[in-house]
Amino acid sequence: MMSNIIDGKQVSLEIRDSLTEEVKKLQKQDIQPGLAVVIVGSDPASQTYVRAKAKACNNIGIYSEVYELPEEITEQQLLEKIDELNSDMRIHGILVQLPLPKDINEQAVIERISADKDVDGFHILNAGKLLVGQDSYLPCTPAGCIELIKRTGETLEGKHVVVIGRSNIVGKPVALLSLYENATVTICHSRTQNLAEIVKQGDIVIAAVGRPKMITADMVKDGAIVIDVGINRVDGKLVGDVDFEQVKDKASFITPVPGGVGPMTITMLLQNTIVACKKSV
Ligand SMILES: Nc1nc2c(c(=O)[nH]1)N[C@@H](CN(C=O)c1ccc(C(=O)N[C@@H](CCC(=O)O)C(=O)O)cc1)CN2
Repeated sequence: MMSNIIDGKQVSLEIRDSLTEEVKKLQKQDIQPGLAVVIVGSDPASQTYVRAKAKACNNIGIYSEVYELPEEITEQQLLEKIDELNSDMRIHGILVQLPLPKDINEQAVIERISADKDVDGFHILNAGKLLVGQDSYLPCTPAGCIELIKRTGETLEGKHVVVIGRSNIVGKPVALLSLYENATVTICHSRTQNLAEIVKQGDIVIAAVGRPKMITADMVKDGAIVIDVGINRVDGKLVGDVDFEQVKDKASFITPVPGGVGPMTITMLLQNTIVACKKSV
């Protein structure tokens, strides 16, 4: 089967065009959405993502502030910065770029962000709302995966979605979002037995494990939709969790890395920031 390659950059551009229009409408009412991005330390990949977020905001008219804090900052100092942003009226969305240095308690930092400004959707209140099916900020990467699947024209309803990975920021929420689309969901992880057999049952396979090229062609059913969330650097090159070259000939649709899910993560962040702004007025 020849697969269609899902162009995450193109889909992102289309969504960002409509978000630009929404921002223009808000600006006509003298309202401007604002996002604060906090980064601790100098991890080059994190710096790239933060710069991309600020640029994306700027391109569609969202006001943004980036706080680059030193690696040695204490957890208390970071919490104080978040308190400041929580009470800043210009700021509707706050995100702390992950991962944080080992000595800082990531969960404590996330919980300090006001749930109303938690545009990453990582706060326990938003995660809990998602679990019980209440309206909440959806985590950006999982929301991006679902959007990309829907834009293939295929429905998730009744399909068997196999998620590989059980992280709080991708695996678990993308499984829940698939469930809300009436899919039948299986979550696989490092202790799963007969992984290949289970993945092969997936009409839709979402790989979010962080292991380069782990999903090979023999593991994928003919005609499956394959969504690759992996961003692994191998010999200076970005590689997904899926062996793209092999699997592309079996899948009906497949996301590449780069240019698949990644750009959607930032687009969904922009969308959440606009929602946060609208909720605040
Ligand atoms: N606070 C958060 N931290 C992290 C998140 C997050 O959603 N919130 N996700 C990832 C990193 N991330 C956004 O922060 C992110 C990763 C990748 C991309 C992306 O566009 N990737 C490109 C390739 C870019 C490159 O060359 O490195 C692609 O896949 O095409 C955007 C955002 C962890 N931390």
